[in-house]
Amino acid sequence: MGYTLCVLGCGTMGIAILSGVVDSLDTTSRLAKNSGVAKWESHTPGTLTPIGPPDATVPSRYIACVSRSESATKLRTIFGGLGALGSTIEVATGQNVKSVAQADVVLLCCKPQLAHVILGEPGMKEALDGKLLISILAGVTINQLTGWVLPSTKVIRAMPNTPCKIREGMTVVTNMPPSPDAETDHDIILKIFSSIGRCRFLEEKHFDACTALSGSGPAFACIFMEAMADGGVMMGLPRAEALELASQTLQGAARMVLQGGTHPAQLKDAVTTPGGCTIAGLLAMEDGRIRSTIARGIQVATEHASQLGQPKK
Ligand SMILES: NC(=O)C1=CN([C@@H]2O[C@H](COP(=O)(O)OP(=O)(O)OC[C@H]3O[C@@H](n4cnc5c(N)ncnc54)[C@H](OP(=O)(O)O)[C@@H]3O)[C@@H](O)[C@H]2O)C=CC1
Ligand SMILES: O=C(O)[C@@H]1CCC=N1
Repeated sequence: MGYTLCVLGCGTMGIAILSGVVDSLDTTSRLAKNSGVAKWESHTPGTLTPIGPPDATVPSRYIACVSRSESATKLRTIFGGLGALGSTIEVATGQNVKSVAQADVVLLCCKPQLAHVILGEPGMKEALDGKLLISILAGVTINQLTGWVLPSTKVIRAMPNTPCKIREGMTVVTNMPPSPDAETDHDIILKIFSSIGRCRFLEEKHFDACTALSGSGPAFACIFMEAMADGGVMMGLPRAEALELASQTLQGAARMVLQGGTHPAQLKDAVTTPGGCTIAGLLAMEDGRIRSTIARGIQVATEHASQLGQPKK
């Protein structure tokens, strides 16, 4: 058997992460089955259960905690009761402590300002005793989190982003705290976040910048994408096609950087024919201070992220 994963505060990000993890495990099981590697066996139509050595670093049970019954209904609709390999995603309202007590790993995905309230619920410290607590909260430091739990709780921070939902996420994770389980915990974290995109370990001092760059980044990228499409529409392109061209172009450029190791400046120069239309467009954008506007946006978002865990003045 694998472990029980509790998503404490299962909203936009909790859903994105759970969806990605469940999808990745379903795909793994299907691939293993289809490739003849008898790693998983089907017992009931539509469900797969692992055979062979169990993997303790992969979740086999999920509990999603929310506060409102409307949110619970929404989660039940999204996940349809079935998780990867036939396991169920249980949805709980008003049962945070009980859910955490049943879990091995807890993914804290509530709003930053609610963390101390939820972690301060009577019995929560004990429920988290000895467990791995992964917080994705912007601006809430490990120092703050460790102050709200027992010393035995292993606290780490992760900063994922919404594309985790389609397994194209970028997650930055802090290094493991020293503990006898550090190696297993490292495996657990790597399996969760690398199954739903890229995962990189970085020191906590970089977290506010990561929050702005990759955490908020999908919003910034979408603004740029929308603006590109607007330009196309201005010049007569139908809206749907303009958006398709803009999004596929951004994806293509990003993949050339990520997969081909091409530097963005090299990629830009290769497109820019002397005296051509690209340099004409680039100069018009530079006149609008496009680069410093975007870079300053990341700076401001970083500074704002650093304040999100602080009490409101
Ligand atoms: N959105 C993003 O792109 C990113 C967000 N983050 C961080 O992730 C965290 C969550 O953000 P996001 O998913 O957008 O927020 P949401 O508001 O979508 O989700 C928060 C969840 O917490 C639940 N919740 C509220 N109160 C309680 C409670 N007392 N007990 C249990 N659950 C509760 C809410 O349930 P209900 O609706 O029932 O109240 C909701 O499901 C934030 O800390 C943010 O900084 C990090 C990276 C990216
Ligand atoms: O806007 C926010 O505060 C959160 C953190 C990163 C993305 N969304």
